[in-house]
Amino acid sequence: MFLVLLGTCVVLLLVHFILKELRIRQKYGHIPGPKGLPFIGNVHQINRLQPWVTVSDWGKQYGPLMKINFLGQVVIICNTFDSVREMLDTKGKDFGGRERGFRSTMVTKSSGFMRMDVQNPEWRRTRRLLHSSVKAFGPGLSRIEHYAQQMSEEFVQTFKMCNGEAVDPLSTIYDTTLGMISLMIYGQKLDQKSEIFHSIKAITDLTNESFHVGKDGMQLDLFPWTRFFGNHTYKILKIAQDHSTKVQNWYKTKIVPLEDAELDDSLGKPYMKVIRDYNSKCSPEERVSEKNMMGSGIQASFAGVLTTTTTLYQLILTFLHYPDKQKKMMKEIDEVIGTRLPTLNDRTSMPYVNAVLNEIMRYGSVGPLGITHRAVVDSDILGTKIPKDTQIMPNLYLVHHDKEFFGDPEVFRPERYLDKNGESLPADDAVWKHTIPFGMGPRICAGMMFAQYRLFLWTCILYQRFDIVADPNHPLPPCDIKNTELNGLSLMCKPYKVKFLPKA
Ligand code: HEM
Repeated sequence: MFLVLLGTCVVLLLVHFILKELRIRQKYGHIPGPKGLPFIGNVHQINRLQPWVTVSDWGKQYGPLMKINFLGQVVIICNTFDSVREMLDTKGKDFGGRERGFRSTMVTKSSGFMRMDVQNPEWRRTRRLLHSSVKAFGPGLSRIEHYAQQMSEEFVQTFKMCNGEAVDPLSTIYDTTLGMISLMIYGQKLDQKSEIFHSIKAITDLTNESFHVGKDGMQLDLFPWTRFFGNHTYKILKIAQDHSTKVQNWYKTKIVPLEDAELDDSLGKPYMKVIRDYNSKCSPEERVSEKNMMGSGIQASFAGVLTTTTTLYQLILTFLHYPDKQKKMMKEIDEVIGTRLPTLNDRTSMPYVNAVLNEIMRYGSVGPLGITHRAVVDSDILGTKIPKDTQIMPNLYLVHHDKEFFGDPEVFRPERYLDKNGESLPADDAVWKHTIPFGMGPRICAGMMFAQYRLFLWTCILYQRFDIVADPNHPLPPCDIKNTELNGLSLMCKPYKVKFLPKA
């Protein structure tokens, strides 16, 4: 009897996989891609720590559009600037959905704007409200400037206290970045030792870990029943959910009464308060639900912490490998800012710092494959049909490392954004258009300006206050992207230790 049952299960499974295989051929047979094995597809061929390297090697071979099969889940990758632009920008609405995997459903509890499709009016609302909270114009500029200056004191003090000992700056940068995002979202400067700071950090870390290609998250998406058999990703996402509930309760019981009573609005409002004020004025149908409000806050925090942290962490390491570029930047900081605090107005007279920040985002490409989108209608890219509900990704790494366009993409060379007089190239120059670390089109990063401005101020303050030097006892890892690894959703260079020597 047992053998009959087992045999029936095996046959049913085989039929299931064969039908799936036939469906894939029917839907995606016209799109090229690497040959994989029956049923498992290409999953065994992908470098788990550097998936973008494998994907990009294939991309060079298969051209603008290719398919990859992960255990029966097909993902289309756009490998050239033209196909990426069509996916994200010109046909951004057709491809403006998000994937609906088990993991992302768990992470988002089906709420928040990162989860919603572009057609959803609540997506538009929550994004617009986020913009008005982290806006980079008018009073919004002063708000970013004020908080970035205030928070920079945290890392300045921490590095000073190291007394010239070599340290790994990662956790200091991370905590400062998280602290500032919390200020922008909840209006509170959190004590780094507090339980709530720990919870927000845990949500970020665990969510990020759940997307690690080397772990068992993909199995959870494809076979959700594995959660009953000890799936590790499921366990950590449950813990992240508990932390989300804690953040939600903290916000309701501790922050809302404070906001209602005494929150200082002179610099503009934190994101949560912007949504609450909006809700209090609009009709019930137009309100942002509480679930979406909390989800959007947590997602903005998640999206803004890792990307900014890894960019700054990568920049410090890269400069030590390119000391002449570091020297050039410090000279500009010295000449334009001197010892006063930098302001955002300084950006216009600091073309080299701006070039450095764009170059590190191109060179480091922290989100090499962006965030997965989903086709919300039947559409096409460069004439190739893409059926509705297809998952699709932009290969930002390959766009940023296109040899034909950049010439020497593996070299860190901020000068590529400058003319022969050292001034920024005009805004319509092709080199700017090909630098798209924040994506493009309707789903472009919602915190782009905020991220750029904060990175500008922190880079200036860091190199104005410190000589950052290598320590012979701690040899530096290489800084090139081929030596970085995907840490969840973003790239992270190998750990290193450096000395922060305060300037006189
Ligand atoms: C160096 C810093 C950053 C980089 C490189 C970066 C990059 C990106 C990229 C590539 C996307 C995906 C766009 C797409 O789906 O096509 C994205 C989305 C997003 N980013 Fe950023 N980001 C950065 C900082 C931030 C910050 C500081 C915030 C928060 C204020 C933020 C909030 C978001 C949000 C909310 C989304 C999702 C938008 C949506 O789904 O509609 N990001 N980011």
